Amino acid sequence: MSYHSLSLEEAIRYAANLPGIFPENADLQVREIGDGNLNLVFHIKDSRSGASVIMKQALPYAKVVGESWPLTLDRARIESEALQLQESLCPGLVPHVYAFDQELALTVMEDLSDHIIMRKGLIEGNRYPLFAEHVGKFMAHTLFYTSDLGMNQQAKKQQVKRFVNPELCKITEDLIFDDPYTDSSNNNYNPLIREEVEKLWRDEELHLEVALLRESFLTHAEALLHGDLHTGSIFITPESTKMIDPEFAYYGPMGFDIGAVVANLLLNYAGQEGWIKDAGQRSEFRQYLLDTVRDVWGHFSRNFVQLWERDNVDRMARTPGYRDLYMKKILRDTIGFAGCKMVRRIVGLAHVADIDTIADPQVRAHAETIALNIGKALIKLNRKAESIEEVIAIAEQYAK
Ligand SMILES: Nc1ncnc2c1ncn2[C@@H]1O[C@H](COP(=O)(O)OP(=O)(O)O)[C@@H](O)[C@H]1O
Ligand SMILES: CSC[C@H]1O[C@H](OP(=O)(O)O)[C@H](O)[C@@H]1O
Repeated sequence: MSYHSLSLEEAIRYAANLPGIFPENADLQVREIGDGNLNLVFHIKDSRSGASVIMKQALPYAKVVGESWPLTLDRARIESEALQLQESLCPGLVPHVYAFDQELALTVMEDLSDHIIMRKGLIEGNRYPLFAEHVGKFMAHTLFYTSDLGMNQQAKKQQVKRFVNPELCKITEDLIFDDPYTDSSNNNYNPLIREEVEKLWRDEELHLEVALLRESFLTHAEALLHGDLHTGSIFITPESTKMIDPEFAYYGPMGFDIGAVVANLLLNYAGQEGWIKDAGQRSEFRQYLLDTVRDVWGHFSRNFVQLWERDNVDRMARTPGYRDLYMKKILRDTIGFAGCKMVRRIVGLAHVADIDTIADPQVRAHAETIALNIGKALIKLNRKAESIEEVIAIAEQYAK
């Protein structure tokens, strides 16, 4: 079938013909449930057996903007190949891919509707005691085993080729590392924080750090990243965590993924201004979020060091002192990228519900200012950082 976006009826017909998923007498029901910025997502369920699948189809443009923003369909291939590779490295932490149709840019995958999108869960005030362990393991395994430390270096170069993703990287380069720092027409911010935004545009010390982080994003092919690991790309329950939506996957600096997780926990932290009215309860939930930031780094770094000791393929990487310097660099990148990812969600095109759905514009402006201040401070800290505790101290300082 040549490419066109599927209608609901076509999605049902397509699903009915998938081998080994639905019984012959299936009574298939379909809903389009895509709430992201880019793609169609069909949920298809057999009302008789209860069996279900997700079919995700890329559109040839960015859904959030419309047909005026064309976008490659190859991102669907990248997403399905990244999911399959991640599953081989981290079974149980991503949805299983049943099939991929290159012509239709369509991935058929495991239905995770018994999970909740983590961003929604955090806004509802839920806690996820296993999250840090799961995401820390996911990042350590996917980043280590796709890097020059954990795989043959010639094979890695071939893998870099498979995951060249220029159009999606360009979105990141513009929306995260450029637009927020100038008066760009792509920007989108609450008029009540205009003064803060103008300060950001004038802050040359900050711009220098962002330029260095951008350079790292552009040039450091360290490992295969998820590329957009925010809490809207994580399905969760108290027992289970699944990373979805790696269409921004490419070879880049490891700290970009870890920074995305940290940033999105801190965006929720800032957003609590609008969610929990009782000061004591708010500070308790915020403490939980900061503990989670600490634990995410802790689980990631412990897992990564363990893999380094056990499965390193590079003789030179056993040089005394090298591992500690490498870990410090990942920490510093994590902090810098976390800052950039916070700033972009306040000033740039695409925002987050943790803050945007705060109804009162004054309270929202307060939450936005907290997020912006934390983001700026993290960017300025990045190259000097020694410990994740400095991130926690900055978050506490600006939420007072
Ligand atoms: N495997 C899945 N199981 C259940 N729901 C899913 C699954 N994948 C995506 N969804 C739903 O579709 C929404 C959009 O999916 P996502 O992959 O984030 O799309 P986009 O790339 O457009 O952001 C998710 O927020 C979730 O509600
Ligand atoms: C024009 S794309 C904006 C934004 O959307 C992506 O997120 P998602 O697909 O998860 O909704 C990504 O973060 C992009 O930067």
